[in-house]
Amino acid sequence: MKKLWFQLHWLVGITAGTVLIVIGLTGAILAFRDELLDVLNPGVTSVAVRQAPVLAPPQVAEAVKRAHPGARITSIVLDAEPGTTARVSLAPAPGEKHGETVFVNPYSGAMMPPLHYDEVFEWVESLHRHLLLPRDDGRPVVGALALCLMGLALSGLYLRWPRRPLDWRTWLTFDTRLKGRSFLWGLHSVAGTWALLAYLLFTVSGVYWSYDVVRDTVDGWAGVRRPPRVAAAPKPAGAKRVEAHAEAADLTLAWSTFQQQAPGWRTVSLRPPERVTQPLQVLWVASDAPHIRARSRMSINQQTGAIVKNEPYVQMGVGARALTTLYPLHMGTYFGLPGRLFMFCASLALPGFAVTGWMLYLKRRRQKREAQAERAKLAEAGRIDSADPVLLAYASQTGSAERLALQSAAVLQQAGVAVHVQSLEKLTPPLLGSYRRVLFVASSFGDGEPPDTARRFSLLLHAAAEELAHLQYAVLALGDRNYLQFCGFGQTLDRRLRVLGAQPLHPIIEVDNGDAGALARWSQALRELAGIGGDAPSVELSAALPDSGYTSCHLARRELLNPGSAGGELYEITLTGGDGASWRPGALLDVWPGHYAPEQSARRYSLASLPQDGCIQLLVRQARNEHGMGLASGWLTTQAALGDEVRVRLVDNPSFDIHDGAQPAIYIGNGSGMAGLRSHLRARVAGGQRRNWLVFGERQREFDSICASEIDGWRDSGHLPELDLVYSRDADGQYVQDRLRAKAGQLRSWIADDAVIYVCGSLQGMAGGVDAALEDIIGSAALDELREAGRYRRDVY
Ligand SMILES: Cc1cc2nc3c(=O)[nH]c(=O)nc-3n(C[C@H](O)[C@H](O)[C@H](O)COP(=O)(O)O)c2cc1C
Repeated sequence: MKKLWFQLHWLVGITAGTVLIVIGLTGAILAFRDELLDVLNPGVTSVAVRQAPVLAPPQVAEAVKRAHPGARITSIVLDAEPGTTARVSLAPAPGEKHGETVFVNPYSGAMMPPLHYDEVFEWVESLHRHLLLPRDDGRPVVGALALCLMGLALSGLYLRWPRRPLDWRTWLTFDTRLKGRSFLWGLHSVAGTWALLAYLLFTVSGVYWSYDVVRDTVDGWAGVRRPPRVAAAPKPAGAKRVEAHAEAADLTLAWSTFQQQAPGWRTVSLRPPERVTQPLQVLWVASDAPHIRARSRMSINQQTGAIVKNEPYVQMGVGARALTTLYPLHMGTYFGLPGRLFMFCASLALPGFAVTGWMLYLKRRRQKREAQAERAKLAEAGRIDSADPVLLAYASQTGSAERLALQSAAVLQQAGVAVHVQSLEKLTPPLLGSYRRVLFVASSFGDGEPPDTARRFSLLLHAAAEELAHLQYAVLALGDRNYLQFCGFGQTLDRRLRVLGAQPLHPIIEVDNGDAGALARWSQALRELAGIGGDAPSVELSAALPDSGYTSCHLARRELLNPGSAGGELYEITLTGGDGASWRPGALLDVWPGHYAPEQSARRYSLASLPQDGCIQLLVRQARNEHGMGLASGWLTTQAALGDEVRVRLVDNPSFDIHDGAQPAIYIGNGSGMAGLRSHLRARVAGGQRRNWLVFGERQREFDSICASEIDGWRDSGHLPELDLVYSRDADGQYVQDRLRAKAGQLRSWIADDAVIYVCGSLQGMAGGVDAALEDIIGSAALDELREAGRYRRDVY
C-alpha cells in the first residue's frame, strides 16, 4: 500500500510538481505585488503626508477631467491611509482594450507620474491563474494542478507518518546535522508538513476559482447570487459613445450620502455608471472590517442622493461572509504580515520540493542501479552450490544496505563460500530457520523502525515461536547517529534473534553514516567467517555510490620519506586545489583510479593533514603485486606527473574522530598509520592540548624515521611529553605492543586520567598485537568499557 502511494507521490511530483514550480514562483511574486510596484515606481502610489484636508471624490474627478478632458471615469479608489494617492481608472479609448489608470495627489489634485511595470505583473498573474492559456482553457488546468498539490501534500503526510504521531517535534523539526539523503528527506518532509495548511488553502481556493460548476454549487450553498456570466455583447457599429462631459453627474450629492452612512472606512471604490440616470455603485471596506475582502455595497441615485440599495458586510449571510475570506486566506492577508509571509514562503517552497524530490528520486534510482550491477557481478562470478549456504539478508529503504549485502556476498563467494542473498521482504521465520548461518544488513528508517520492505518480516519475527538455537547470525546495522533511535531496527533484530535462541557470530556492528571504520570491522568479520588468511588484501566495503562526490585536485608534491628502507617505499603525497574542502582529523580520502580502469573501485587513505594546512596530504606506501605496482599507489607515487589531476572524495571516519576537550590522548601506530596519527597530533598541537603520547613503530631507525623533524618539534614545544619510537629490525628491536607492555604502569595511569587511545596502521600484526597487549594490561572488561565509551578508537587496515 505504502509502495503504491510512494509511486503515486513521485509520479505526480515529477509531472504536475514541475508545473507547480511556475505557479508557486508566480504566486510568491504576486504576494508582494503592491510593495514591488511601489519600489519600482517611487512617488506614484504615495506622497508625503501633510497636515491638510484630502480631496473628496468629486474634486478628484474634477482634477482628472481637467487633465484628461473627454475621458470617462470608470472608478475612483481612495484609501484612508494618509498620503495614499487616489487611483482613478478611465474607460478605454476607442479601439483600445484597456483604459488608463492615473494616480492623483490626494492634497493638491495634481496628476502623479504614470505607473510602470504593472503590465509585467498582469502577465505574471495570467501565468499564475491560467498558465497564459486562454482564460477558459487555462483555469481548469490550474484547478487540476491545485488538486495535484493537495494529493502530494496528503500522500506526503501519509508517507512520513511517524511511529509517535503525538510528538509534535517529529512532525515539525529535524536535525540539521543530518547528511545526504537523510538531510534531504528531513527537509522535504518537515517543510512539507509546515506548508501543508497553506497548500490545502491554495487547493480549496484554486478549485473554487477554476471550475464554474464548483463555484456555482458552493455559491448556492452559501446563498450568494452572482450576476450570470455572459460575454459583453459587441456594441453595434456606429453606436454613439457616451460623451463624458455631457453625461457625467456631479458626485457631490452621492458622496455626502455615502459619508453619512459610512463614516469609518478603510478603502472605498466609487464606480460611476455610463449614464447619469443610473445609480452610482460604491464598494467599501469598513475601518473595523476583519479583512480586505469584507466589502459592503451601496447604490446611490446620483441625481437625488437617495440610497437605492444598501448591503453592509455585517448583514451578509454566514456562507457569503465565509466565501469572502477565500481570497485573504489564499494571499495570507487574513492573518496580516505573518500570514502573508507564511503563504509567500509556502509558494516559494514549491520549487524546493520539486528539487529535493528529484534529488531523492535520482539518488534512489542510482542506488538501485548500482545494486543491480553488483547483483549481476555476483551472478557472473558463478553460483556455488552447497547444502549449507550462508544467507545474506538485507533490509533496505534506499539501497545502501542492499549494496553492502551484495558486496559482502561477493567477499564470501570469492573465498569459495556458498551464499544466498535475500531481501527481508521475501523472508519468513520458517525460511530463516532453514539456514545455519545468516548475516543481516539492516538499515533503520522513520524513527528507528524497519524499512518499509522489512516491516512484515519484523512483525512475523516478533510473533514467531520458531526455535532458532541452530542459527548463527551477525548484524550489520546501518544508521545515522543524529537520529534518536540510532540503528534502532538493527538492534531490535539482534535482540529478537537472541530471544529466539540464535547464536551471535559477532557482536552487532553499527555503522554511522557509512562509517568506514565500522565497515572495515564488518569486512574483517567476513574474512574470519570465510576463513580468509591474514595475507590476503582486505576488501573495502562502501555504502557510498562508487563515483559520487568526487572533486578534482592536483598532484603538487611527492617526497620519499624512507630512502633505503627495507620495506616498501613510503611517500608523502601533497594535493592542492580542493579549495574549501573541510574534514576532521582522522578522516579518510578516496582516490579514484578512474584514469586507468573506470570500473575499478576507489582506494582509501587516511588524511595526514588538516584543512588549515591548505593542502591534502597522504602517506602512501607503494604497493607491489604480481602485476606490478598498486593501481592508485603506483600512480600517485611514480607514474603521475606533478600537476596531474587526481579525483578525490573526502570520507568521514566517525570511529576514528578526534575527541573534543582536554582528556589526554595516546596515539599508537606503525608505518603509513602515521598519517591518521599525524592529522590528530597536528590538531591537538594547534588546539594547545599538551597531554599526548605517541607510540610508533617502524623497521629501522636509520631509514624509517618518518616525519622525524615534525615529531621533534612537537616534543620540543612540550606537546609530546611521552614519545616512544620503536624499530623492530634494529639491534634492540621492539614492536609497539612490546613497548606498551614495558610501560604498562604508565599506560594504566594515563587511562585512569581519562585518556583516549587511538590506533592507526596495519590490522595484521600491529592492531591485533596492541589489542592483546591492552587486554593484558588493563583486562578485557576494562578494554570493552573503553571501547563502549568511545575511548578506544581505531583506523586499521
Ligand atoms: C527518513 C529517514 C529516517 C531515518 N531514520 C533513522 C533512524 O531512526 N535511526 C538511524 O540510525 N538511522 C536512520 N536513518 C538513516 C538510515 O538508516 C541510513 O541512511 C542508512 O544508511 C540507509 O540505508 P538504506 O539505503 O539501505 O535504506 C534514516 C534515514 C532516513 C532517510
